Amino acid sequence: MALASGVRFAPRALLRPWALLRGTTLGRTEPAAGGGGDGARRFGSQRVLVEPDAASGVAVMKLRNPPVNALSLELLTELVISLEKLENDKTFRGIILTSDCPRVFCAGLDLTEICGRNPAHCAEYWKAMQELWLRMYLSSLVLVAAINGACPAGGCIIALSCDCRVLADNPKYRIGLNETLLGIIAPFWLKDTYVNTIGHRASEQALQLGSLFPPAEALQVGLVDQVVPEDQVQSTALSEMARWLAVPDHARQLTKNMMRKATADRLLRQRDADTQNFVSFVCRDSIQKSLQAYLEKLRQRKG
Ligand SMILES: CC/C=C\CCC/C=C/C(=O)SCCNC(=O)CCNC(=O)[C@H](O)C(C)(C)COP(=O)(O)OP(=O)(O)OC[C@H]1O[C@@H](n2cnc3c(N)ncnc32)[C@H](O)[C@@H]1OP(=O)(O)O
Repeated sequence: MALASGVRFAPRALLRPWALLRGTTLGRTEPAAGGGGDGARRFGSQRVLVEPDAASGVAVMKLRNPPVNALSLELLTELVISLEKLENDKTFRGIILTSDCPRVFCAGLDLTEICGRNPAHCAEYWKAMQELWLRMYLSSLVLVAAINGACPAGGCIIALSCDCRVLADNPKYRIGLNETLLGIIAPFWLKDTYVNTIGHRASEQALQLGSLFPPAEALQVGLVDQVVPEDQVQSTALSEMARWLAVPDHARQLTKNMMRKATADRLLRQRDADTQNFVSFVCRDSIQKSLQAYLEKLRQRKG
């Protein structure tokens, strides 16, 4: 990921994402509806749809892992690859990240990836989660989250790693880190990201209580930058993108790096320890029981 100045700031020692890939259909390119030239061609994978607009230098990236865009290992991997592809293409300066699933932006970690799985799988999964966060948080591109649905926990991680967040004004679309309500704990790098966004006291309260904020409260606490009617989320995200792209890339990128590097470096320094910590925590019998119970509750809630 090169900056306009030639500086590279994305962590180079990250996982090679394709090593994680299983049964995906990456690299597929197809013409968008009504599309013609390069700027109108879609590409992506099974779970990530990319609609690039070469003329504006902006790509819309849609999560499509129905029913709730849970962050499966495959989705995490495909997101990293799509992001890397856009970053390596000098045409693009910004990405709008949104959901292709109705009513849900992203339901967070795919609990089936950490319930009843062996430690090796949990470790592989957590490394992929770290990888996505690092890539997004340090991306040289402008990332705008167009949050068109519920955005709990890991969904909020994705949104927080963007530069700007636009949330649809629907009381069901709550956003926040509700980990404590599942009996689990946000890792330090996620806590740091929360503190960087909404401040220490608000984070302390929200993290302990596992608060999921409805739109007006999310705006008030600073978790999102704009709350707009649902049908205006995309257009508002585009206006926000234009505002961010009006700044010269090199100055904005170096400033972003200055603001975020210390937080990312903290994880990079202790990535293995963080993985071990995650694995030993989620593999405990008591944590497995609470996760199973939570998943069961979600399943029974239906209908
Ligand atoms: C040491 C460090 C430890 C941990 C740090 C971890 C940091 C991050 C943690 C997380 O992200 S944990 C996940 C937290 N996520 C949630 O709590 C959200 C749970 N889901 C919901 O609240 C709702 O599903 C919803 C997102 C609001 C959508 O509601 P809706 O009514 O539209 O769908 P429904 O609830 O009927 O769900 C459909 C279907 O999807 C399954 N589901 C939902 N969420 C998840 C999930 N996170 N993982 C796996 N599966 C999920 C749900 O069970 C239903 O399945 P079914 O069709 O088989 O019944």
